[in-house]
Amino acid sequence: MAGIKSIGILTSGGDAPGMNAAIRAVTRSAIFNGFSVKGIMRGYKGLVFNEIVEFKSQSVSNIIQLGGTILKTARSQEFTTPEGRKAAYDNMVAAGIDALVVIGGDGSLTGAGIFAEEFNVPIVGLPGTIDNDLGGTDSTIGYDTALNTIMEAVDKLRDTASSHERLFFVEVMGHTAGYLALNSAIATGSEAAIIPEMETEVDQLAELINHGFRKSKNSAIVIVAENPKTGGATALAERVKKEFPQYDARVTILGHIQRGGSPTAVDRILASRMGEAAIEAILDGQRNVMIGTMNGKIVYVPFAKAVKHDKGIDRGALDLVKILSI
Ligand SMILES: Nc1ncnc2c1ncn2[C@@H]1O[C@H](COP(=O)(O)OP(=O)(O)O)[C@@H](O)[C@H]1O
Ligand SMILES: O=P(O)(O)OC[C@H]1O[C@](O)(COP(=O)(O)O)[C@@H](O)[C@@H]1O
Ligand SMILES: [Mg+2]
Repeated sequence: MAGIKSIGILTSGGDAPGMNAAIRAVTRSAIFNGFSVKGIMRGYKGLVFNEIVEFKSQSVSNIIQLGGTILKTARSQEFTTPEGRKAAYDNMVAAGIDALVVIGGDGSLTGAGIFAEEFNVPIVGLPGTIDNDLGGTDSTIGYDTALNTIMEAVDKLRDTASSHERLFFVEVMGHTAGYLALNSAIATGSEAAIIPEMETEVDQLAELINHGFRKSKNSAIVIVAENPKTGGATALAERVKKEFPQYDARVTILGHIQRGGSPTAVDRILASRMGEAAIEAILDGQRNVMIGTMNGKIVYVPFAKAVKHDKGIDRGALDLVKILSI
């Protein structure tokens, strides 16, 4: 796009495997197309506090296979204030940055939308979060790797669950979304997934125990999406102790292990395609859109739609867990 010479890139919010592959793709595609690139450290914090470094092609060598983010990431309270964003804008202008590529989750893209509007800054977003909780894209960068990490962990827990004939509640991340829980339940042959999207509709634990939980089986794994409102897996296990004492229940909270590790091929490819598409979008005059993929094709998603995460939950997938665990 005319007038854009220098592109700033940052990662923000929770780290996700594949962010480095995305940084690499954005940097190399930008340089390939004649832009200069600036790396902004620690997400919006680095814009507010002026931590900006020159990026060359070699700056992103040998990182495609690494989890985390070489740009570091942070959650910046300062950027949520008008004064913080003004400081960010001033630093950006002083560094000669004309457009931004923001790699992050719903919070980061909400911030990007506000910043873009306030200061008329062209921004392209990339969905970087293990939670898959962004609208307009089939998958986010990091989601596949996290699913695989959960799958490996649950496969191990299955040994103990079946040997000791226990009921395991395995808590996975997801913020307020149940994608990780639901799809890891399918991948591990778990007996149920308890997800926030269904919380107001049914008592998922009672349903599981009374109807779904196999009478013929004496061990089970239930994947529970984290849920600060209800207390997640810990609260469910407490309920079992009181209401269904015949079951020997245990809780495993997988925690931040789900965010780390080398990205899968799926995430590396997704990040590479999306990173290149971000530069194509800038060249095409697009602004304030997130790059998504729908049915394998790159799409541009306005920030407002992306952060709504209105993809909904796939009822068919919930049914599948039930059908396959009889
Ligand atoms: N409403 C907002 N206004 C301005 N900045 C925001 C807003 N929401 C989030 N941000 C910025 O984005 C950062 C990352 O958001 P967060 O929700 O923590 O992570 P994620 O992007 O992974 O969802 C926040 O620390 C903040 O700096
Ligand atoms: O690492 P923290 O700050 O405890 O945050 C935990 C949250 O971050 C996540 O791992 C990732 O969420 P984001 O990608 O939106 O930051 C959530 O699943 C979880 O709720
Ligand atoms: Mg988020």
